[in-house]
Parts: sequence; C-alpha cells; structure tokens
Amino acid sequence: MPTTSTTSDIAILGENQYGKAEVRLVRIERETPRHEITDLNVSSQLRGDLDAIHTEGDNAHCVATDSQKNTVYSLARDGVGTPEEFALRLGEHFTSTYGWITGGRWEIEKYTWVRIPTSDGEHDHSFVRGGTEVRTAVVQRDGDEVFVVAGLQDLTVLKSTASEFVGFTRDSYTTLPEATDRILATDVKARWRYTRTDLDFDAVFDDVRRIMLEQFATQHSYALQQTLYQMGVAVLEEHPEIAELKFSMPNKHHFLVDLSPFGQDNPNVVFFAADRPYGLIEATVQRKDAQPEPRAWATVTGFC
Ligand SMILES: O=c1[nH]c(=O)c2[nH]c(=O)[nH]c2[nH]1
Repeated sequence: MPTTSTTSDIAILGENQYGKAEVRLVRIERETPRHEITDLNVSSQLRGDLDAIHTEGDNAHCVATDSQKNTVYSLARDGVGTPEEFALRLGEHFTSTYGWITGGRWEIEKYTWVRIPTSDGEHDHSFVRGGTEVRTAVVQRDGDEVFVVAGLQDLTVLKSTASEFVGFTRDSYTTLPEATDRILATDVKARWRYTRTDLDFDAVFDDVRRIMLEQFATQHSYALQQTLYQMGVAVLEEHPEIAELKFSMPNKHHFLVDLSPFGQDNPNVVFFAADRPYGLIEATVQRKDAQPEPRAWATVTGFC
C-alpha cells in the first residue's frame, strides 16, 4: 500500500462508481434438442466505500472489474432468466457478498434471435438475428432501495399516412410547408420505471411493446410529440405497475421529391429519406401521483 496519501487541500472525491462495461454473454439452453439462446450485453457498476481506492491507492475494497466480469459468467452458469431478473441477481450478489458495496447499477441489453424457418418448420438450433431492436434492463440499488427500469431501443416504425403537421409557428425563419398527409417514421427509444420487482418481466415487456406499436399504428398523428405522449398514456392506463416512461424519438424526415424538372408530378409517392439532421423529440410521461425517485431514475436514461 502506498505510504503517501493523494488527498488534497482543495479537492474531495465526489460520486463515483466503477465496473466492467459490456460483458458479452451468450447462453445456450441445451436440455432438449430444441435449444434456447440468450444473447446479452451486461454492464456492472459498483458503488460504496470506495474512497481509499481513489484517494490512497489502497485497493483492499476494489472488487476488480475483471472479477465483476467473471461473476457475470459464473452466475449465468445455471440460467439467467429475464434481463431484469439477472440484473437483480447481480445486484443482490455484489451487495450481499462485499460489506462495503452498498449499491450499484447493472444494465443489460438483450439481442433478439429467432429460429430459422425451414421446410420442416422452425429450426431447433439455428437462429437469425431478429432485426436491430434491443431490449434493455437497468437495476439500481442504493442500500435497500432497489428499482428496475425496462426499455427498448431501435424499434423502427413508419406510417405512410394518418400523420399531419400543421398549425406550427410561422415567422421569417419558417420555410417548412404544412403537411396534411406525410410519412411519420422514428426509432422508438423508451425506458419505463417499475414500482415493483416481483413482476413477470417478459410478459409486461411484450405487452408494453404491443401497446406502443398499436398506438403508433392506429392513432392519427398531429405531431410526433403527440404520438409519443399517446403511447406513454396508453401504457400507463394498462400497467399500474409502471410509474413513468421516458422516450427519445428521432423524427426521421421523408421529404417529397420535386419531380417537376422531369415534367412529372409527385402525388405523395416518391420521397427522399434524409438521415440528418433529424428532429429529436424527448419527453417523460408520468402517472399524476407518481412519487419521484431520487437521482437514480434521472441517471438511468441519459436523456430528458
Ligand atoms: O412532428 C413534428 N414535430 C415537430 O416539432 C416538427 N418540426 C418539424 O420541422 N417537423 C416536425 N414534426
């Protein structure tokens, strides 16, 4: 242990956490010939009495990030369950094993694989990646306080009508024409905070996703902001175990191409799909009586 302290007359250590980010874990269930695959990206961050590691160079309380990575694999040996359950287990493990670890943050991304369809039906052990959509789970612990945030991102959706954008502020900076029939497209990124930890996380996730998609599809849109809000309200109406949702949704513009130089009209059929710049619409949709969570919720999403 170093003999000199690196404490300072002018500085103190503020909030801190550390761990292993993006531990890639693939687990195969092979109890029967019909295998199951779980493909995860796990990040573990520990918090607690870690000051001396920073200020003294004393690593006695340092659960090495390498050990955290090993723990992820070891706990996966006998099954992972849902991402939320696995993150809860990791949190329980670290806080109960090391007395000075009082909390942390465990984040999991789950990638989708679907069975390859063959002439004999869905294949038992061959899979194809199910698009770009990612399911996410975050567990944060602070002492006995545990909370779970589920989510999804890169859920790309488009509706080719039933979307308009009119009535917006017009001034000397406005060039955008009003649109009464436009394409609406976005990559839904959403996080939602549960008020309980004893849930069927897979079932709730599937239903939240279903509700969001159904709202996007069936509700006439007056702006992406309004569509976002409707999606959130519909989820809160059907899921009392959810306190609030946060959304971050790019407005993926599709501009009508001017075909007049070619002597053609364009009856709303040929579009330029711009990739940037894009509108970025972000909002939280809250239950009226939701108790605001401490800093943890704000730090979960990185947006809004
Ligand atoms: O749904 C929209 N919301 C906006 O705020 C906006 N701004 C813009 O230029 N197009 C759109 N579309």
